[in-house]
Amino acid sequence: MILEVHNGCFEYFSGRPILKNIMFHLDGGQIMAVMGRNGIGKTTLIKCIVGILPWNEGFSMIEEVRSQVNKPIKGIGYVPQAHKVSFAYSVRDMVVFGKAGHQTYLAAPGKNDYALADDILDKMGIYDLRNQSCNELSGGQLQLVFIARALINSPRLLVLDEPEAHLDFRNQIRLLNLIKNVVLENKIACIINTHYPNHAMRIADKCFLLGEHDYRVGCTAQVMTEENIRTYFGVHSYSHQFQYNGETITTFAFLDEV
Ligand SMILES: Nc1ncnc2c1ncn2[C@@H]1O[C@H](COP(=O)(O)OP(=O)(O)OP(=O)(O)O)[C@@H](O)[C@H]1O
Repeated sequence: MILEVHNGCFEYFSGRPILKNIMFHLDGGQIMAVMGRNGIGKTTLIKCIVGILPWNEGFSMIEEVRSQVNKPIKGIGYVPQAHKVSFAYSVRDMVVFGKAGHQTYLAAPGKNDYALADDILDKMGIYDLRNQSCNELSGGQLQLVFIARALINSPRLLVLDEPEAHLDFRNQIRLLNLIKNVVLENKIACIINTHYPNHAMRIADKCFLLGEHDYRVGCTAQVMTEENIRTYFGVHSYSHQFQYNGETITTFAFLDEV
């Protein structure tokens, strides 16, 4: 087991709980999609898991190590929601400086670090951007660079907050395939916060559906259903299955508000 969350409870303001009695676990090689309405608490859940926010009750353990606030656990690669900020670094430097131990100018990265960064950038299809300044990138390109930066440390738990938000269709599919491959090849665990049920169906083994009063967690196909979309999002939907490359693909069409 890579991640365990045991009885996690969190509130920003006393008496207004956002997360109640959260329990789940993730094994190596598994991806879990976190879904729910805007403002329901998905980012808060992720921040509690990685130790940016303190659980009020309960705890999360990553490979047997209990997370503590302000004490980053080795082995987590966390990529927050994309914000367009100014970085004077080149793409390669941005990725390489993400490597633990190279965050200061005193610990200059070596040839091997740059070779690793190039390899990751190549796998992500953004090798051609390597010498470009991060200031010159689009929001989607910058998001991919941040994911490359998280991967350079070979995390055991990769946590991605809406990684596909700014990507075009091609890059969305490319990113989903990359996440799936990285997770399976390295037997790591991954949490992806997404607003796309089709993406959850495509790559996630588990789905965590967060509601106002409760949550559902389990096998994606059992959690991501028309009924749960109606209950947790207030939307009528229609799901359709077809075969592609020997795989059963499920897609949802969203019809109307309840
Ligand atoms: N630092 C904070 N202090 C107080 N309340 C906060 C804070 N951050 C978030 N909230 C509130 O907590 C709730 C959950 O926010 P969160 O960002 O976790 O939602 P989310 O499900 O990730 O939303 P979205 O899908 O829109 O990104 C919201 O009502 C939000 O306003």
